[in-house]
Amino acid sequence: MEQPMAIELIGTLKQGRRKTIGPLHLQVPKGYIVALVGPNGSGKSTIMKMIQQTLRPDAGEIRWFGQTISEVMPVELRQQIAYVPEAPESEENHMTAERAAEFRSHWYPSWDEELFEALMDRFDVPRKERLNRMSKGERRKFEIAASLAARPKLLLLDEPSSGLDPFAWKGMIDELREFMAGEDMTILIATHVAEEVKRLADYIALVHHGQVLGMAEKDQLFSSWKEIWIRSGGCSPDDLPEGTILCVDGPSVTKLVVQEQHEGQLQRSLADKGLQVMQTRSLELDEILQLWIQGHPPAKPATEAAVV
Ligand SMILES: Nc1ncnc2c1ncn2[C@@H]1O[C@H](COP(=O)(O)OP(=O)(O)OP(=O)(O)O)[C@@H](O)[C@H]1O
Repeated sequence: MEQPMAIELIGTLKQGRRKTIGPLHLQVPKGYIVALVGPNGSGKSTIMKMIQQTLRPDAGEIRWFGQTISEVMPVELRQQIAYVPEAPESEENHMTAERAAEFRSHWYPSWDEELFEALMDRFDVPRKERLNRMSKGERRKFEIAASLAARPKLLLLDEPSSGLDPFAWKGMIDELREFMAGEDMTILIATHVAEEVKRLADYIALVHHGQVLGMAEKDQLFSSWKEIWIRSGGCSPDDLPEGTILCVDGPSVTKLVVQEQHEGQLQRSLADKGLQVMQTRSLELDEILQLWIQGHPPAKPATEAAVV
């Protein structure tokens, strides 16, 4: 059976003055957390805004839960989506947290006041403070609490941890995991925080220069490459086995980076040459993304659930 999608971008394009974002192709499977990662200015926020319809694409298509919309998004659909933008919207600036929550409770039929109160307590957000007088972190915590209390089917989070202290950050991670325990919840999160990706994401989509380069399942992504250190001078870039893409010769060690499925082959080839492996490690997220941007995507799994 085909996997249902919460969001589909099909050749979606926004033409800016300086940059074009798109044509974008992305599928966000229902019931999962997809992390949008990529360098500054690559288009992550623009993707979020187009999904939220605060920004209209100039070309292409967006499908929300399989639905295409020709004009304005119907209220019933909008009420299923909550959005925490990178910078808070100004309309509620002069409201207290309490008043803004009341305003939102009328908008979202599934608003959960009990959850909102519990989150405000947990995050220690002042209820009677006007939103524009709150600290950056307090405002962020209010936005996260209110977005979760709306109990949306789709939650769009644009760099949600920006400004959060480590306790609030941990609280947010716990709450988002709790949120996902519900049925059919989907989160699209734009983030630069590797730990957030590790703890939350099911899939990771890489955005670069206004394109989605691809999407990979998290565990598969994190185990896609291995770095192997051997003593210098022991290998030449010309005789490296398949899947070995780098050979950095330092004064005393040579680092090889190899696709996980070819690691055994590389190890055997090194052993045949009498070369001893000094150290092996998995690559960090930033290193994996850098390789991907350089044209070395993670290897695809034998069976793909939802990869672009
Ligand atoms: N309304 C718009 N129409 C067209 N282009 C826009 C619009 N808003 C922003 N852009 C451009 O799109 C590019 C991508 O910006 P965007 O904010 O989406 O990047 P980002 O990946 O979220 O970056 P960051 O990681 O720094 O938050 C920028 O060069 C920006 O100038």
